[in-house]
Amino acid sequence: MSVTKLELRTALGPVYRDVLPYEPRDCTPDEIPIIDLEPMFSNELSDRKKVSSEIRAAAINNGFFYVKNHGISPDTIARCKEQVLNFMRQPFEVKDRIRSHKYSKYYNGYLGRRRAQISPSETADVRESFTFRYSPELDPDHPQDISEIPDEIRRWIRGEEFVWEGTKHLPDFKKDCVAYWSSCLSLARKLVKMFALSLDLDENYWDDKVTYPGADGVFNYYPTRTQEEIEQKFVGLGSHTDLQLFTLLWQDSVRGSIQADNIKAPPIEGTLVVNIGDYMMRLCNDIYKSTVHRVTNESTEERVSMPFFFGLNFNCIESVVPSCTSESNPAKYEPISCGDWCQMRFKMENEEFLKNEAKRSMAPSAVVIAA
Ligand SMILES: O=C(O)CCC(=O)C(=O)O
Ligand SMILES: [Fe+2]
Repeated sequence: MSVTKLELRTALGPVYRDVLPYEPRDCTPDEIPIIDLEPMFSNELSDRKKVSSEIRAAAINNGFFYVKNHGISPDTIARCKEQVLNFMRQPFEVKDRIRSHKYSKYYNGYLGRRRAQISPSETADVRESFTFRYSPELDPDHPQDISEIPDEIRRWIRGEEFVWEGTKHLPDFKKDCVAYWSSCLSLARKLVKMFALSLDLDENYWDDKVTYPGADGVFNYYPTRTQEEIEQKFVGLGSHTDLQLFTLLWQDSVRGSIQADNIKAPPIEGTLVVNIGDYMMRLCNDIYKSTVHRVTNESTEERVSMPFFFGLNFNCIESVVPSCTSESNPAKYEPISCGDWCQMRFKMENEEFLKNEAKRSMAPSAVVIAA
């Protein structure tokens, strides 16, 4: 079968992935399984190993799976989603008071409609987003003031206060957003142990590397597309892979779900989607897959999704894990820190967008010729 070649960004320049050309269809349980996390909370190692072996199979196969019994309360999710709508339904000029391009050093804050383009081979993204990144004082497992953080780690802390300052007028906004984010962070710290087990590593292999981790809370809002955007085939969020170890994703029950390659992962009540990121793929010597995915809202309703991107402490320089190499299959990658890995790609994506925007504004139709 012929395939479509897709250009994707990575921290080290473009890579090309083959994507099957057929129209997307819903996944089967073999392709994207539902993994029950109940045994992850058990004291029996054999129970936890059951979860880790299911994770291994899914991570090797498509790099996507659902989790149920994950422990995040439906109430926490519902409140957070409500706050996303409260924020996003405000006038553009209010949202722009925390505009990422203007106020953020580290890609926090608000990105407006068509103000970013994640895929160089597709359109700008119709998606709007709100991002906040790890701050030690919000950590549910060991809250700390930033001044208590060792220097070499402190310079990698990416949280910024302006996102909360600029949303103070929305009652309980910070509280409800942080409650969801905190639940994701605690869950991710448990899941990373399952990932370690799944790779025949000690369950605690990464524990001291997720004390001040990559933990980006992003709220995506996909308005319905305009007629013009539909005709010009605008994407909600273009084809990309996620960056860090893995992503936890809550998605709305609106048509136009996330598509992994050309398989749709439709929303399933009570579950989150988990998918592998590029940094994990690299640490696993490519055994686990960070699968290309994209989203377009094809419904007549607005769509919300709430991904949480989880990685190692940004100062940790990690090599390919020993259990994924052998004499005949040596490490394919040099050690790199999770922070550098993320920073390089964010920077590239952002600079490219702003450069292209500058070019567009200098396009002939916009040039005023002196009379
Ligand atoms: O909206 C979704 O379902 C997925 C979002 C996503 O892939 C991302 O934010 O990286
Ligand atoms: Fe993604």
